[in-house]
Amino acid sequence: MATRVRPSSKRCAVIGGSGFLGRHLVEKLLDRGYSVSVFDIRQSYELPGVTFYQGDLCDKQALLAALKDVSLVFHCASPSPASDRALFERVNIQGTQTVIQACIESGVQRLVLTSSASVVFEGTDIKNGREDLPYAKKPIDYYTKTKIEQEKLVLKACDNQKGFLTVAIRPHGIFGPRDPQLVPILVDTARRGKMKFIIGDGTNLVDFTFVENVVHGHILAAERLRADSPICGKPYHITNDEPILFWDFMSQVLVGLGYPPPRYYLPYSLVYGLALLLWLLSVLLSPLISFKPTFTPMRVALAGTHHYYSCKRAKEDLGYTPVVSLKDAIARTVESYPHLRCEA
Ligand SMILES: NC(=O)C1=CN([C@@H]2O[C@H](COP(=O)(O)OP(=O)(O)OC[C@H]3O[C@@H](n4cnc5c(N)ncnc54)[C@H](O)[C@@H]3O)[C@@H](O)[C@H]2O)C=CC1
Ligand SMILES: CC(C)CCC[C@@H](C)[C@H]1CC[C@H]2C3=C(CC[C@]12C)[C@@]1(C)CCC(=O)C[C@@H]1CC3
Repeated sequence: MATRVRPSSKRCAVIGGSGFLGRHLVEKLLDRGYSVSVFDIRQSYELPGVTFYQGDLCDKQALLAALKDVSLVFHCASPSPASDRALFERVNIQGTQTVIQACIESGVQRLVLTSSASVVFEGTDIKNGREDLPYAKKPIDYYTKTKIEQEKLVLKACDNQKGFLTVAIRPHGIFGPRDPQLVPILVDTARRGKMKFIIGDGTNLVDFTFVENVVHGHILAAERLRADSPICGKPYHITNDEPILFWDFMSQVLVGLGYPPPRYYLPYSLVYGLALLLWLLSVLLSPLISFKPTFTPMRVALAGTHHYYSCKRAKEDLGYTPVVSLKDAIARTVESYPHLRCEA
C-alpha cells in the first residue's frame, strides 16, 4: 500500500509572496528556517531558498503544483486597491474558494489568511474595537466587501476532524520599507501641494502597523495553529498597539522626508461631501475622460474618523506583542525612502 508522505512542517507557501507584506513574510520565514514556495501572478525578486510559481490563484491546477508537499499556507494576495468590483470579487471571493479547495486536495494542514481590520469599519468611529464587532453591513468599498466574504470563507473552512485548520489575521494600516501605497501616496499628494489640510479637528486616533509586526503576528498564528487550539477558525487583530493621531502620523512621515506638515483645518463633512461629488463625477464622466481623485470618500473616511483596534485577543491567545515600536518603525520607514525626500 502506498503511504502518503507527511509534508514537512517547515515547508510553506506564501500566496501573494511577491507583494509588500508577502515579501517581508517570506524573508522572516527564511530566517526562521522554513523553505518557502511563493505563488504570485508576478515575480518581483529572487532569493536563495525561495521557489517561485507564477500563476493566478483562481487557477486550481497552477496552485496544486505550488502546494505539493506543503503543510502550511499563508494567503496574502489581493488585487491592488484601485481595482474594480469584478476583479475584487474574482480574486478575493472565487479565488479564495479555489485556494481552500487546492489546500484541501493537496493535504495542506494549516491556512493563515491576511484579512483586514477594515472588515468591521463602516466609515464611523471605532475605538479599541474587538474581534466580536459585527462585520460591516455597509462596507466602505468593494475591496472591504470582498475581504469580508473572503474571511468568512476561510474561517468557515476550519475543520478539526479533517485536520484542516484556519485562522485570519486582521492588520490595520500596514506601513514600512517597500510599501507601494501609504508613503508614496502621501508624498505624491504633498508634491502636488495638496497636503496642506487637516480633515476634521485632527483629534482622531488610528492604528498604523509596522510590517514586521504584521509578519510576527502571522508567524505566531501559524505556529500555534494546532488541532483543538482555541485559535482555530478565529480572526485576530494585529496592530502596533499604539494608536496615534492620524494627522500626527502623517506629519511625522512628511517632516521626516523634508515636507511641511498639514496646518489648515477643513470640516470633515465638507471634505467628505466634496469627495463624494468628485467620485460621482469621475464615474459619470468615465466614458469621456478618466481621472482618479486623490481624496476619495474612502480615504477621507479613514483620515477623519477614529479607527483603532484592541490586540487583547492576540496577546492572550498568540502571545503577541509588537516587536518594533511606532517611533522606531516611523524612523526606519522614513530612512528607507531616500528617493522620496523633498528636493527643495
Ligand atoms: N496594505 C495595507 O495597509 C493592508 C493590507 N491588508 C491585506 O494584506 C495583504 C497584502 O497586502 P499588500 O502586501 O499591501 O498588497 P500588495 O499589492 O503589495 O501584494 C499583493 C500581492 O498579491 C498578488 N496578487 C494579486 N492578484 C493575484 C492573483 N490573482 N493571483 C496571484 N497573486 C495575486 C499581487 O501580484 C501582489 O504581489 C492583502 O490581502 C491586503 O488585503 C490588510 C490590511 C491593511
Ligand atoms: C491623501 C491623504 C488624505 C491620505 C494618504 C494616506 C492613505 C493613502 C493611507 C492612510 C490610511 C491607509 C489605509 C489603507 C490604504 C492607505 C491609506 C488609505 C487601507 C485601506 C489598505 C487596505 C486595508 O485593508 C485597510 C487600510 C486602512 C488604512
